[in-house]
Amino acid sequence: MSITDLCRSSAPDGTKARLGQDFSRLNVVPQRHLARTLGTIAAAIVLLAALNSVLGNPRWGWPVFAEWFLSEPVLVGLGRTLLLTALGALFGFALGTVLALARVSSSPLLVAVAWGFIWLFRSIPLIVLLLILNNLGYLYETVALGVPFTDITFASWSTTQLMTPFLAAVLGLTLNLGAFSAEVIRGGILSVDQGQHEAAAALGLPRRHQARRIVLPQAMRSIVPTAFNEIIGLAKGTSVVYVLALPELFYTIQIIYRRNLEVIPLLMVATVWYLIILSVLSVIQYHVERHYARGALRTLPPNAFRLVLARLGLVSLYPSAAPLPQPVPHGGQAVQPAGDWTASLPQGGTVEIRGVTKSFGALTVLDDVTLTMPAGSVTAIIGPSGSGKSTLLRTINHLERVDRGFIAIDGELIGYRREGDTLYELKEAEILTRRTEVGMVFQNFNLFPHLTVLQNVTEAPVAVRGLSRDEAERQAHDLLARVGLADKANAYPRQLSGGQQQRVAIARTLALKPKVLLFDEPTSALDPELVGEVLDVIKELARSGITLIIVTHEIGFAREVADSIVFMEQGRVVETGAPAQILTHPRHSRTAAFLAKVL
Ligand SMILES: Nc1ncnc2c1ncn2[C@@H]1O[C@H](COP(=O)(O)OP(=O)(O)OP(=O)(O)O)[C@@H](O)[C@H]1O
Repeated sequence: MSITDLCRSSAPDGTKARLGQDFSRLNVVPQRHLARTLGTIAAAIVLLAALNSVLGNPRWGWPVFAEWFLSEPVLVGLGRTLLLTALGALFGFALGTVLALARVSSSPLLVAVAWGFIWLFRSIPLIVLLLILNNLGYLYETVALGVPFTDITFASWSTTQLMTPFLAAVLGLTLNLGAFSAEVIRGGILSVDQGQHEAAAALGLPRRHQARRIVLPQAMRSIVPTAFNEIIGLAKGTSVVYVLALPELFYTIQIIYRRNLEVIPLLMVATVWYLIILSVLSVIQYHVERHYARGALRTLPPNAFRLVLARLGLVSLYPSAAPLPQPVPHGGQAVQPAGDWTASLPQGGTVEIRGVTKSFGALTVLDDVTLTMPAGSVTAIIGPSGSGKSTLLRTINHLERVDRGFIAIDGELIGYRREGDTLYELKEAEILTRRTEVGMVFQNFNLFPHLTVLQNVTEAPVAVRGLSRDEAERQAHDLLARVGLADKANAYPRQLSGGQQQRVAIARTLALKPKVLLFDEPTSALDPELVGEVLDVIKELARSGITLIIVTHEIGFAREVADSIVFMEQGRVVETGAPAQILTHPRHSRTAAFLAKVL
Protein backbone atom coordinates (compact mmCIF):
# COMPACT_ATOMS: atom_id res chain seq x y z
CA MET A 1 0.00 0.00 0.00
CA SER A 2 1.44 3.41 -0.93
CA ILE A 3 1.60 6.41 1.40
CA THR A 4 -1.03 8.16 -0.70
CA ASP A 5 -3.31 5.16 -0.33
CA LEU A 6 -2.67 5.22 3.40
CA CYS A 7 -3.73 8.88 3.63
CA ARG A 8 -6.81 8.26 1.62
CA SER A 9 -7.75 5.20 3.61
CA SER A 10 -7.32 7.06 6.93
CA ALA A 11 -10.08 9.50 6.06
CA PRO A 12 -13.21 7.54 5.66
CA ASP A 13 -15.31 10.40 7.02
CA GLY A 14 -13.87 12.89 4.60
CA THR A 15 -11.76 14.75 7.23
CA LYS A 16 -8.52 14.17 5.33
CA ALA A 17 -10.06 15.58 2.22
CA ARG A 18 -11.07 18.78 4.03
CA LEU A 19 -7.61 19.21 5.63
CA GLY A 20 -5.97 18.57 2.34
CA GLN A 21 -7.74 21.55 0.84
CA ASP A 22 -6.49 24.21 3.29
CA PHE A 23 -3.24 23.49 5.15
CA SER A 24 -2.81 27.13 6.21
CA ARG A 25 -5.65 26.79 8.73
CA LEU A 26 -3.93 23.99 10.63
CA ASN A 27 -2.58 24.70 14.14
CA VAL A 28 0.71 23.03 15.05
CA VAL A 29 0.89 21.92 18.70
CA PRO A 30 4.40 20.90 19.83
CA GLN A 31 4.75 17.75 21.89
CA ARG A 32 4.19 18.37 25.61
CA HIS A 33 6.94 17.34 28.06
CA LEU A 34 5.31 17.12 31.47
CA ALA A 35 8.55 16.44 33.37
CA ARG A 36 10.28 19.42 31.72
CA THR A 37 7.38 21.72 32.61
CA LEU A 38 7.34 20.55 36.23
CA GLY A 39 11.13 20.94 36.41
CA THR A 40 10.92 24.51 35.11
CA ILE A 41 8.26 25.40 37.67
CA ALA A 42 10.34 23.85 40.48
CA ALA A 43 13.43 25.79 39.34
CA ALA A 44 11.46 29.06 39.32
CA ILE A 45 10.16 28.39 42.85
CA VAL A 46 13.68 27.60 44.16
CA LEU A 47 15.03 30.77 42.51
CA LEU A 48 12.31 32.97 43.99
CA ALA A 49 12.74 31.39 47.44
CA ALA A 50 16.51 31.98 47.29
CA LEU A 51 16.07 35.60 46.20
CA ASN A 52 13.46 36.17 48.90
CA SER A 53 15.72 34.72 51.58
CA VAL A 54 18.71 36.80 50.44
CA LEU A 55 16.89 40.10 49.92
CA GLY A 56 14.21 39.70 52.60
CA ASN A 57 16.49 38.74 55.49
CA PRO A 58 17.87 41.96 57.09
CA ARG A 59 20.82 40.03 58.57
CA TRP A 60 22.49 39.92 55.15
CA GLY A 61 23.06 43.63 55.83
CA TRP A 62 22.74 44.96 52.26
CA PRO A 63 22.96 48.64 53.37
CA VAL A 64 26.35 47.87 54.99
CA PHE A 65 27.33 46.02 51.81
CA ALA A 66 26.45 49.11 49.74
CA GLU A 67 28.44 51.32 52.10
CA TRP A 68 31.65 49.31 51.76
CA PHE A 69 31.44 47.86 48.25
CA LEU A 70 33.12 50.83 46.55
CA SER A 71 34.93 52.20 49.61
CA GLU A 72 38.55 53.27 49.22
CA PRO A 73 40.20 50.52 51.36
CA VAL A 74 38.23 47.80 49.54
CA LEU A 75 39.19 49.21 46.14
CA VAL A 76 42.87 49.45 47.18
CA GLY A 77 42.74 45.81 48.36
CA LEU A 78 41.01 44.81 45.12
CA GLY A 79 43.73 46.59 43.12
CA ARG A 80 46.38 44.62 44.99
CA THR A 81 44.53 41.34 44.34
CA LEU A 82 44.33 42.15 40.63
CA LEU A 83 48.03 43.10 40.53
CA LEU A 84 49.04 39.90 42.32
CA THR A 85 46.88 37.87 39.92
CA ALA A 86 48.31 39.59 36.84
CA LEU A 87 51.95 39.29 37.97
CA GLY A 88 51.49 35.72 39.23
CA ALA A 89 49.83 34.69 35.95
CA LEU A 90 52.43 36.46 33.79
CA PHE A 91 55.52 35.13 35.55
CA GLY A 92 53.90 31.80 36.43
CA PHE A 93 53.03 30.98 32.81
CA ALA A 94 56.40 32.25 31.56
CA LEU A 95 58.11 29.92 34.04
CA GLY A 96 55.65 27.13 33.20
CA THR A 97 56.44 27.44 29.46
CA VAL A 98 60.19 27.16 30.10
CA LEU A 99 59.64 24.15 32.38
CA ALA A 100 57.32 22.46 29.86
CA LEU A 101 59.83 22.92 27.02
CA ALA A 102 62.55 21.55 29.31
CA ARG A 103 60.32 18.55 30.11
CA VAL A 104 59.89 17.67 26.42
CA SER A 105 63.54 18.37 25.49
CA SER A 106 65.92 15.57 24.62
CA SER A 107 68.41 16.47 27.37
CA PRO A 108 67.96 14.00 30.29
CA LEU A 109 69.43 16.50 32.77
CA LEU A 110 67.00 19.26 31.69
CA VAL A 111 64.09 16.82 31.90
CA ALA A 112 65.20 15.69 35.38
CA VAL A 113 65.66 19.25 36.71
CA ALA A 114 62.27 20.38 35.32
CA TRP A 115 60.59 17.25 36.69
CA GLY A 116 62.20 17.82 40.10
CA PHE A 117 61.08 21.45 40.18
CA ILE A 118 57.50 20.54 39.27
CA TRP A 119 57.43 17.69 41.79
CA LEU A 120 58.72 19.95 44.60
CA PHE A 121 56.51 22.99 44.05
CA ARG A 122 53.36 20.99 43.37
CA SER A 123 53.94 19.17 46.66
CA ILE A 124 54.47 22.20 48.92
CA PRO A 125 51.18 23.83 49.99
CA LEU A 126 51.07 27.46 48.82
CA ILE A 127 50.58 28.75 52.36
CA VAL A 128 53.74 26.94 53.55
CA LEU A 129 55.72 28.23 50.55
CA LEU A 130 54.63 31.82 51.27
CA LEU A 131 55.69 31.55 54.92
CA ILE A 132 59.09 30.05 53.97
CA LEU A 133 59.71 32.88 51.47
CA ASN A 134 58.66 35.43 54.09
CA ASN A 135 61.25 33.98 56.46
CA LEU A 136 64.01 33.62 53.87
CA GLY A 137 66.06 36.25 55.72
CA TYR A 138 66.54 33.76 58.55
CA LEU A 139 68.18 31.27 56.14
CA TYR A 140 70.13 33.75 54.01
CA GLU A 141 71.00 37.13 55.48
CA THR A 142 71.96 38.60 52.12
CA VAL A 143 71.18 38.02 48.47
CA ALA A 144 74.19 38.60 46.23
CA LEU A 145 74.71 38.84 42.49
CA GLY A 146 78.12 37.51 41.40
CA VAL A 147 80.05 34.62 39.88
CA PRO A 148 79.14 31.30 41.56
CA PHE A 149 81.91 29.46 43.46
CA THR A 150 84.14 32.59 43.52
CA ASP A 151 84.35 35.67 45.75
CA ILE A 152 83.36 37.94 42.88
CA THR A 153 80.20 39.86 43.86
CA PHE A 154 78.63 42.66 41.80
CA ALA A 155 75.89 43.66 44.22
CA SER A 156 74.40 42.44 47.48
CA TRP A 157 71.17 43.19 49.42
CA SER A 158 69.78 42.40 52.85
CA THR A 159 67.24 39.59 52.36
CA THR A 160 64.80 40.96 54.96
CA GLN A 161 64.68 44.33 53.25
CA LEU A 162 64.49 42.82 49.77
CA MET A 163 61.85 40.20 50.49
CA THR A 164 58.87 42.43 51.24
CA PRO A 165 55.52 40.66 51.79
CA PHE A 166 54.51 41.76 48.28
CA LEU A 167 57.62 40.26 46.66
CA ALA A 168 57.23 37.08 48.73
CA ALA A 169 53.62 36.85 47.54
CA VAL A 170 54.51 37.36 43.84
CA LEU A 171 57.37 34.87 44.10
CA GLY A 172 55.28 32.27 45.91
CA LEU A 173 52.36 32.55 43.48
CA THR A 174 54.77 32.41 40.51
CA LEU A 175 56.58 29.27 41.73
CA ASN A 176 53.28 27.58 42.56
CA LEU A 177 51.56 28.45 39.27
CA GLY A 178 54.76 27.77 37.29
CA ALA A 179 54.81 24.17 38.52
CA PHE A 180 51.13 23.55 37.78
CA SER A 181 51.01 25.40 34.46
CA ALA A 182 54.12 23.54 33.21
CA GLU A 183 52.09 20.34 33.14
CA VAL A 184 49.14 22.11 31.46
CA ILE A 185 51.44 23.45 28.73
CA ARG A 186 53.24 20.12 28.35
CA GLY A 187 49.85 18.43 27.91
CA GLY A 188 49.05 20.94 25.14
CA ILE A 189 52.37 20.33 23.39
CA LEU A 190 51.86 16.56 23.54
CA SER A 191 48.38 16.95 22.05
CA VAL A 192 49.84 18.30 18.79
CA ASP A 193 50.05 15.55 16.20
CA GLN A 194 53.52 14.14 15.46
CA GLY A 195 52.84 14.75 11.76
CA GLN A 196 52.85 18.50 12.42
CA HIS A 197 56.35 18.35 13.90
CA GLU A 198 57.51 16.25 10.95
CA ALA A 199 55.98 18.54 8.35
CA ALA A 200 57.59 21.57 9.99
CA ALA A 201 60.96 19.80 10.14
CA ALA A 202 60.62 18.63 6.52
CA LEU A 203 60.12 22.26 5.47
CA GLY A 204 63.37 23.15 7.22
CA LEU A 205 61.71 25.44 9.78
CA PRO A 206 64.12 26.13 12.67
CA ARG A 207 63.19 24.62 16.06
CA ARG A 208 62.25 27.92 17.68
CA HIS A 209 60.09 28.85 14.70
CA GLN A 210 58.40 25.44 14.83
CA ALA A 211 57.59 25.93 18.52
CA ARG A 212 56.34 29.52 18.12
CA ARG A 213 54.40 29.31 14.85
CA ILE A 214 53.36 25.67 14.52
CA VAL A 215 53.28 23.82 17.84
CA LEU A 216 52.25 26.37 20.48
CA PRO A 217 49.32 27.92 18.53
CA GLN A 218 47.86 24.43 18.06
CA ALA A 219 48.65 23.44 21.63
CA MET A 220 46.75 26.52 22.84
CA ARG A 221 43.43 24.86 21.94
CA SER A 222 43.90 22.41 24.78
CA ILE A 223 45.99 24.69 27.01
CA VAL A 224 43.54 27.62 27.20
CA PRO A 225 40.59 26.06 29.13
CA THR A 226 42.82 24.53 31.82
CA ALA A 227 45.08 27.59 31.92
CA PHE A 228 42.07 29.80 32.67
CA ASN A 229 41.07 27.40 35.43
CA GLU A 230 44.52 27.96 36.91
CA ILE A 231 44.24 31.75 36.56
CA ILE A 232 40.80 31.77 38.19
CA GLY A 233 42.23 29.59 40.97
CA LEU A 234 45.09 32.07 41.28
CA ALA A 235 42.74 35.09 41.52
CA LYS A 236 40.93 33.42 44.43
CA GLY A 237 44.14 31.87 45.76
CA THR A 238 45.66 35.33 46.29
CA SER A 239 43.48 35.46 49.44
CA VAL A 240 46.01 33.04 50.98
CA VAL A 241 48.57 35.84 51.13
CA TYR A 242 46.70 37.18 54.16
CA VAL A 243 49.24 35.03 56.10
CA LEU A 244 51.85 37.63 55.07
CA ALA A 245 49.62 40.44 56.44
CA LEU A 246 49.48 41.82 52.89
CA PRO A 247 46.28 43.89 52.59
CA GLU A 248 44.80 42.42 49.42
CA LEU A 249 41.01 42.18 49.05
CA PHE A 250 40.33 39.42 51.57
CA TYR A 251 42.77 40.67 54.22
CA THR A 252 41.33 44.21 53.92
CA ILE A 253 37.81 42.81 54.40
CA GLN A 254 38.98 40.91 57.49
CA ILE A 255 40.48 44.08 58.99
CA ILE A 256 37.22 45.96 58.43
CA TYR A 257 34.85 43.34 59.87
CA ARG A 258 37.06 42.82 62.91
CA ARG A 259 36.54 46.50 63.65
CA ASN A 260 32.81 46.89 62.86
CA LEU A 261 31.73 43.22 63.44
CA GLU A 262 29.63 43.27 60.24
CA VAL A 263 31.05 39.91 59.12
CA ILE A 264 28.44 38.73 56.61
CA PRO A 265 27.96 42.00 54.63
CA LEU A 266 31.72 42.39 54.29
CA LEU A 267 32.22 38.79 53.23
CA MET A 268 29.53 39.52 50.61
CA VAL A 269 31.61 42.48 49.39
CA ALA A 270 34.55 40.13 48.84
CA THR A 271 32.32 37.46 47.25
CA VAL A 272 30.73 39.84 44.74
CA TRP A 273 34.13 41.23 43.73
CA TYR A 274 35.45 37.68 43.19
CA LEU A 275 32.32 36.94 41.10
CA ILE A 276 33.03 40.01 38.96
CA ILE A 277 36.70 39.02 38.48
CA LEU A 278 35.64 35.52 37.48
CA SER A 279 33.03 36.81 35.02
CA VAL A 280 35.54 39.10 33.32
CA LEU A 281 38.07 36.24 33.11
CA SER A 282 35.37 33.99 31.60
CA VAL A 283 34.65 36.53 28.84
CA ILE A 284 38.39 36.85 28.12
CA GLN A 285 38.66 33.05 28.03
CA TYR A 286 35.81 32.86 25.53
CA HIS A 287 37.60 35.25 23.18
CA VAL A 288 41.01 33.64 23.58
CA GLU A 289 39.49 30.23 22.82
CA ARG A 290 37.71 31.71 19.83
CA HIS A 291 41.00 33.16 18.57
CA TYR A 292 42.75 29.78 18.71
CA ALA A 293 39.77 28.00 17.15
CA ARG A 294 40.66 29.55 13.78
CA GLY A 295 41.15 26.72 11.35
CA ALA A 296 39.96 24.11 13.85
CA LEU A 297 36.29 24.95 13.31
CA ARG A 298 34.68 25.47 9.95
CA THR A 299 32.64 28.35 11.35
CA LEU A 300 33.86 30.42 14.29
CA PRO A 301 31.40 30.97 17.15
CA PRO A 302 30.10 34.58 17.33
CA ASN A 303 31.90 37.03 19.60
CA ALA A 304 30.41 37.53 23.09
CA PHE A 305 28.86 40.92 22.26
CA ARG A 306 27.02 39.50 19.26
CA LEU A 307 25.97 36.51 21.33
CA VAL A 308 24.33 38.82 23.93
CA LEU A 309 22.58 40.84 21.18
CA ALA A 310 21.32 37.62 19.65
CA ARG A 311 20.00 36.39 23.02
CA LEU A 312 18.11 39.68 23.30
CA GLY A 313 16.71 39.03 19.84
CA LEU A 314 18.32 42.16 18.37
CA VAL A 315 20.42 40.40 15.74
CA SER A 316 20.48 37.00 14.18
CA LEU A 317 23.54 34.84 14.72
CA TYR A 318 23.48 33.27 11.33
CA PRO A 319 23.82 35.80 8.52
CA SER A 320 27.26 37.03 9.55
CA ALA A 321 28.37 34.07 11.62
CA ALA A 322 30.35 32.61 8.78
CA PRO A 323 33.44 34.76 8.47
CA LEU A 324 35.46 31.92 7.07
CA PRO A 325 35.22 30.93 3.43
CA GLN A 326 32.99 27.93 3.04
CA PRO A 327 34.28 24.66 1.65
CA VAL A 328 33.59 23.95 -1.95
CA PRO A 329 32.93 20.37 -2.90
CA HIS A 330 35.80 18.50 -4.49
CA GLY A 331 36.96 19.61 -7.85
CA GLY A 332 36.80 23.40 -7.67
CA GLN A 333 39.15 24.74 -10.27
CA ALA A 334 40.81 22.23 -12.50
CA VAL A 335 44.55 21.75 -12.34
CA GLN A 336 46.01 24.16 -14.85
CA PRO A 337 47.05 22.36 -17.98
CA ALA A 338 50.75 22.04 -18.39
CA GLY A 339 51.61 25.21 -20.28
CA ASP A 340 55.06 25.22 -18.89
CA TRP A 341 54.42 26.12 -15.32
CA THR A 342 56.93 23.62 -14.07
CA ALA A 343 59.70 25.42 -15.97
CA SER A 344 60.18 27.76 -13.02
CA LEU A 345 61.16 24.83 -10.79
CA PRO A 346 64.85 24.05 -10.26
CA GLN A 347 66.48 21.15 -12.04
CA GLY A 348 66.47 17.86 -10.20
CA GLY A 349 69.39 16.45 -8.25
CA THR A 350 70.97 13.00 -8.40
CA VAL A 351 70.15 10.90 -5.35
CA GLU A 352 72.68 8.27 -4.33
CA ILE A 353 71.77 5.80 -1.61
CA ARG A 354 74.72 3.65 -0.56
CA GLY A 355 74.57 0.67 1.79
CA VAL A 356 71.88 2.20 3.97
CA THR A 357 70.92 0.08 6.96
CA LYS A 358 68.41 1.03 9.61
CA SER A 359 67.00 -0.88 12.59
CA PHE A 360 64.34 -0.14 15.15
CA GLY A 361 65.52 -2.18 18.13
CA ALA A 362 65.90 -5.76 16.96
CA LEU A 363 63.92 -5.13 13.75
CA THR A 364 66.07 -4.41 10.70
CA VAL A 365 63.87 -2.20 8.54
CA LEU A 366 66.41 -1.28 5.85
CA ASP A 367 69.10 -3.78 4.98
CA ASP A 368 72.04 -2.57 2.91
CA VAL A 369 69.97 -0.56 0.42
CA THR A 370 71.89 0.83 -2.54
CA LEU A 371 70.13 2.80 -5.28
CA THR A 372 70.80 5.68 -7.67
CA MET A 373 68.09 8.03 -8.87
CA PRO A 374 69.47 10.18 -11.71
CA ALA A 375 68.66 13.89 -11.86
CA GLY A 376 65.17 14.50 -13.25
CA SER A 377 64.15 10.86 -13.01
CA VAL A 378 60.89 9.53 -11.58
CA THR A 379 61.22 6.49 -9.34
CA ALA A 380 58.29 4.56 -7.92
CA ILE A 381 58.95 2.40 -4.86
CA ILE A 382 56.54 -0.48 -4.47
CA GLY A 383 56.38 -3.46 -2.15
CA PRO A 384 54.31 -5.17 0.53
CA SER A 385 53.25 -3.37 3.69
CA GLY A 386 56.07 -3.08 6.22
CA SER A 387 58.82 -3.62 3.63
CA GLY A 388 60.55 -0.35 4.62
CA LYS A 389 59.43 1.92 1.74
CA SER A 390 58.37 4.88 3.93
CA THR A 391 61.40 4.49 6.17
CA LEU A 392 63.69 4.64 3.13
CA LEU A 393 61.95 7.80 1.96
CA ARG A 394 62.31 9.39 5.40
CA THR A 395 66.04 8.65 5.51
CA ILE A 396 66.49 10.61 2.26
CA ASN A 397 65.58 13.90 3.98
CA HIS A 398 67.07 12.78 7.30
CA LEU A 399 63.77 12.65 9.14
CA GLU A 400 65.13 9.23 10.09
CA ARG A 401 68.82 8.68 10.93
CA VAL A 402 70.61 5.79 9.21
CA ASP A 403 72.68 3.29 11.21
CA ARG A 404 75.08 2.55 8.38
CA GLY A 405 75.71 3.79 4.86
CA PHE A 406 74.94 7.26 3.52
CA ILE A 407 72.72 9.25 1.18
CA ALA A 408 73.95 12.08 -1.03
CA ILE A 409 72.26 14.55 -3.33
CA ASP A 410 74.45 15.87 -6.12
CA GLY A 411 77.41 14.49 -4.17
CA GLU A 412 76.51 16.32 -0.97
CA LEU A 413 75.81 14.13 2.05
CA ILE A 414 72.41 14.45 3.69
CA GLY A 415 72.60 14.96 7.44
CA TYR A 416 76.33 14.22 7.75
CA ARG A 417 79.81 15.55 7.01
CA ARG A 418 82.57 13.14 6.16
CA GLU A 419 86.03 13.20 7.69
CA GLY A 420 88.12 10.25 6.55
CA ASP A 421 86.07 7.16 7.23
CA THR A 422 83.83 8.82 9.79
CA LEU A 423 80.47 10.52 9.21
CA TYR A 424 79.66 13.24 11.72
CA GLU A 425 76.03 14.26 12.05
CA LEU A 426 75.54 17.92 11.09
CA LYS A 427 74.22 20.56 13.44
CA GLU A 428 70.46 20.94 13.42
CA ALA A 429 70.60 24.28 11.57
CA GLU A 430 72.74 22.76 8.78
CA ILE A 431 70.45 19.73 8.50
CA LEU A 432 67.44 22.04 8.18
CA THR A 433 69.14 24.06 5.45
CA ARG A 434 70.07 20.95 3.42
CA ARG A 435 66.62 19.51 3.97
CA THR A 436 65.06 22.35 2.01
CA GLU A 437 66.55 20.76 -1.13
CA VAL A 438 64.38 17.70 -0.48
CA GLY A 439 60.65 18.38 -0.34
CA MET A 440 58.32 15.83 1.18
CA VAL A 441 54.60 15.30 0.66
CA PHE A 442 52.99 13.16 3.34
CA GLN A 443 50.23 10.58 3.13
CA ASN A 444 48.09 12.60 5.56
CA PHE A 445 48.99 15.99 4.03
CA ASN A 446 50.10 17.38 7.43
CA LEU A 447 49.00 20.90 6.53
CA PHE A 448 49.10 23.33 9.46
CA PRO A 449 45.39 23.54 10.37
CA HIS A 450 45.60 26.92 12.16
CA LEU A 451 47.14 28.66 9.14
CA THR A 452 45.30 29.55 5.94
CA VAL A 453 46.27 27.90 2.68
CA LEU A 454 48.30 30.99 1.73
CA GLN A 455 50.08 31.05 5.10
CA ASN A 456 50.83 27.33 4.78
CA VAL A 457 52.56 27.96 1.46
CA THR A 458 54.43 31.14 2.48
CA GLU A 459 55.59 30.05 5.96
CA ALA A 460 58.80 28.27 4.94
CA PRO A 461 59.90 30.56 2.05
CA VAL A 462 59.76 33.54 4.45
CA ALA A 463 61.29 31.77 7.47
CA VAL A 464 63.83 29.58 5.71
CA ARG A 465 64.62 31.15 2.32
CA GLY A 466 64.34 34.72 3.61
CA LEU A 467 61.85 35.85 0.93
CA SER A 468 59.91 39.04 1.63
CA ARG A 469 56.26 38.38 2.50
CA ASP A 470 55.10 40.09 -0.73
CA GLU A 471 57.40 37.99 -2.86
CA ALA A 472 56.42 34.79 -1.02
CA GLU A 473 52.71 35.59 -1.45
CA ARG A 474 53.12 36.34 -5.13
CA GLN A 475 54.89 33.02 -5.61
CA ALA A 476 52.29 31.21 -3.47
CA HIS A 477 49.37 32.61 -5.48
CA ASP A 478 51.13 31.48 -8.63
CA LEU A 479 51.69 27.95 -7.30
CA LEU A 480 48.13 27.69 -6.01
CA ALA A 481 46.83 28.69 -9.42
CA ARG A 482 49.01 26.00 -10.96
CA VAL A 483 47.49 23.28 -8.79
CA GLY A 484 44.00 24.62 -9.46
CA LEU A 485 43.39 26.25 -6.09
CA ALA A 486 43.69 29.98 -6.79
CA ASP A 487 40.37 30.63 -5.07
CA LYS A 488 41.33 28.79 -1.90
CA ALA A 489 44.18 31.04 -0.70
CA ASN A 490 42.23 32.31 2.31
CA ALA A 491 40.55 29.04 3.26
CA TYR A 492 41.73 26.92 6.16
CA PRO A 493 42.81 23.32 5.42
CA ARG A 494 39.76 21.82 7.17
CA GLN A 495 37.58 23.66 4.68
CA LEU A 496 39.08 21.74 1.77
CA SER A 497 38.52 18.26 0.42
CA GLY A 498 41.29 15.69 0.85
CA GLY A 499 42.42 16.05 -2.77
CA GLN A 500 42.54 19.83 -2.44
CA GLN A 501 44.53 19.54 0.80
CA GLN A 502 47.05 17.26 -0.86
CA ARG A 503 47.43 19.73 -3.76
CA VAL A 504 48.09 22.52 -1.22
CA ALA A 505 50.68 20.26 0.42
CA ILE A 506 52.38 19.87 -2.97
CA ALA A 507 52.32 23.65 -3.56
CA ARG A 508 53.74 24.19 -0.06
CA THR A 509 56.62 21.84 -0.79
CA LEU A 510 57.29 23.34 -4.24
CA ALA A 511 57.48 26.83 -2.73
CA LEU A 512 60.92 25.92 -1.38
CA LYS A 513 62.06 24.97 -4.91
CA PRO A 514 63.50 21.58 -3.91
CA LYS A 515 65.74 19.52 -6.21
CA VAL A 516 64.13 16.29 -5.07
CA LEU A 517 60.51 15.66 -4.19
CA LEU A 518 59.49 12.71 -2.03
CA PHE A 519 55.89 11.46 -2.06
CA ASP A 520 54.88 9.06 0.68
CA GLU A 521 51.74 7.34 -0.60
CA PRO A 522 50.26 10.69 -1.60
CA THR A 523 46.86 9.29 -2.56
CA SER A 524 46.27 6.51 -0.05
CA ALA A 525 44.33 8.76 2.37
CA LEU A 526 42.01 9.96 -0.42
CA ASP A 527 38.62 8.79 -1.63
CA PRO A 528 39.02 7.06 -5.00
CA GLU A 529 37.26 9.95 -6.79
CA LEU A 530 39.84 12.45 -5.45
CA VAL A 531 42.91 10.43 -6.39
CA GLY A 532 42.92 11.62 -10.01
CA GLU A 533 43.28 15.32 -9.24
CA VAL A 534 46.43 14.68 -7.17
CA LEU A 535 47.93 12.26 -9.68
CA ASP A 536 47.41 14.88 -12.41
CA VAL A 537 49.61 17.34 -10.52
CA ILE A 538 52.29 14.69 -9.96
CA LYS A 539 52.22 13.81 -13.67
CA GLU A 540 52.88 17.46 -14.49
CA LEU A 541 55.79 17.47 -12.07
CA ALA A 542 57.18 14.28 -13.58
CA ARG A 543 57.75 16.21 -16.79
CA SER A 544 59.42 19.13 -15.02
CA GLY A 545 62.95 17.86 -14.56
CA ILE A 546 62.68 17.70 -10.79
CA THR A 547 63.70 14.32 -9.30
CA LEU A 548 60.65 12.49 -7.97
CA ILE A 549 60.66 9.51 -5.64
CA ILE A 550 57.19 8.14 -5.00
CA VAL A 551 56.13 5.41 -2.60
CA THR A 552 52.85 4.22 -4.02
CA HIS A 553 50.34 1.42 -4.17
CA GLU A 554 48.95 2.80 -7.47
CA ILE A 555 50.66 0.34 -9.79
CA GLY A 556 48.89 1.73 -12.88
CA PHE A 557 50.09 5.23 -12.04
CA ALA A 558 53.64 3.95 -11.43
CA ARG A 559 53.59 2.29 -14.86
CA GLU A 560 52.44 5.51 -16.52
CA VAL A 561 54.67 8.03 -14.81
CA ALA A 562 57.83 6.31 -13.53
CA ASP A 563 61.14 5.90 -15.35
CA SER A 564 62.05 3.09 -13.00
CA ILE A 565 60.35 0.97 -10.39
CA VAL A 566 62.01 -0.32 -7.21
CA PHE A 567 60.49 -3.39 -5.62
CA MET A 568 61.28 -3.77 -1.89
CA GLU A 569 60.65 -6.58 0.52
CA GLN A 570 61.76 -6.99 4.15
CA GLY A 571 63.97 -3.94 3.98
CA ARG A 572 65.86 -5.08 0.89
CA VAL A 573 65.72 -3.96 -2.72
CA VAL A 574 64.64 -7.11 -4.52
CA GLU A 575 64.87 -5.64 -8.03
CA THR A 576 64.74 -2.42 -9.96
CA GLY A 577 64.05 -1.71 -13.61
CA ALA A 578 61.87 0.05 -16.17
CA PRO A 579 58.11 -0.27 -15.52
CA ALA A 580 57.56 -2.39 -18.61
CA GLN A 581 60.17 -4.88 -17.47
CA ILE A 582 59.31 -5.01 -13.74
CA LEU A 583 55.55 -5.07 -14.18
CA THR A 584 55.36 -7.47 -17.10
CA HIS A 585 58.54 -9.58 -16.90
CA PRO A 586 59.75 -9.47 -13.29
CA ARG A 587 63.03 -11.31 -12.81
CA HIS A 588 62.37 -12.28 -9.22
CA SER A 589 59.66 -14.68 -8.11
CA ARG A 590 58.83 -12.48 -5.09
CA THR A 591 58.10 -9.54 -7.39
CA ALA A 592 55.89 -11.74 -9.55
CA ALA A 593 54.02 -13.03 -6.47
CA PHE A 594 53.45 -9.47 -5.19
CA LEU A 595 52.25 -8.21 -8.58
CA ALA A 596 49.95 -11.18 -8.96
CA LYS A 597 48.25 -10.10 -5.75
CA VAL A 598 47.90 -6.39 -6.49
CA LEU A 599 47.34 -6.23 -10.22
N1 LIG B 1 59.58 4.63 14.51
C1 LIG B 1 59.47 3.30 14.41
N2 LIG B 1 59.71 2.51 15.47
C2 LIG B 1 59.62 1.16 15.39
N3 LIG B 1 59.31 0.51 14.26
C3 LIG B 1 59.07 1.25 13.16
C4 LIG B 1 59.13 2.67 13.17
N4 LIG B 1 58.83 3.12 11.92
C5 LIG B 1 58.59 2.03 11.18
N5 LIG B 1 58.74 0.90 11.91
C6 LIG B 1 58.61 -0.47 11.43
O1 LIG B 1 59.41 -0.59 10.29
C7 LIG B 1 58.81 -1.44 9.33
C8 LIG B 1 58.77 -0.72 8.00
O2 LIG B 1 57.87 0.37 8.11
P1 LIG B 1 57.55 1.32 6.86
O3 LIG B 1 56.56 2.31 7.31
O4 LIG B 1 58.82 1.82 6.31
O5 LIG B 1 56.91 0.25 5.87
P2 LIG B 1 56.17 0.52 4.49
O6 LIG B 1 56.79 -0.42 3.50
O7 LIG B 1 56.18 1.95 4.15
O8 LIG B 1 54.72 0.01 4.86
P3 LIG B 1 53.28 0.57 4.36
O9 LIG B 1 53.20 0.28 2.90
O10 LIG B 1 52.31 -0.26 5.14
O11 LIG B 1 53.25 2.01 4.70
C9 LIG B 1 57.45 -1.82 9.87
O12 LIG B 1 57.54 -3.12 10.44
C10 LIG B 1 57.19 -0.79 10.95
O13 LIG B 1 56.43 -1.35 11.98
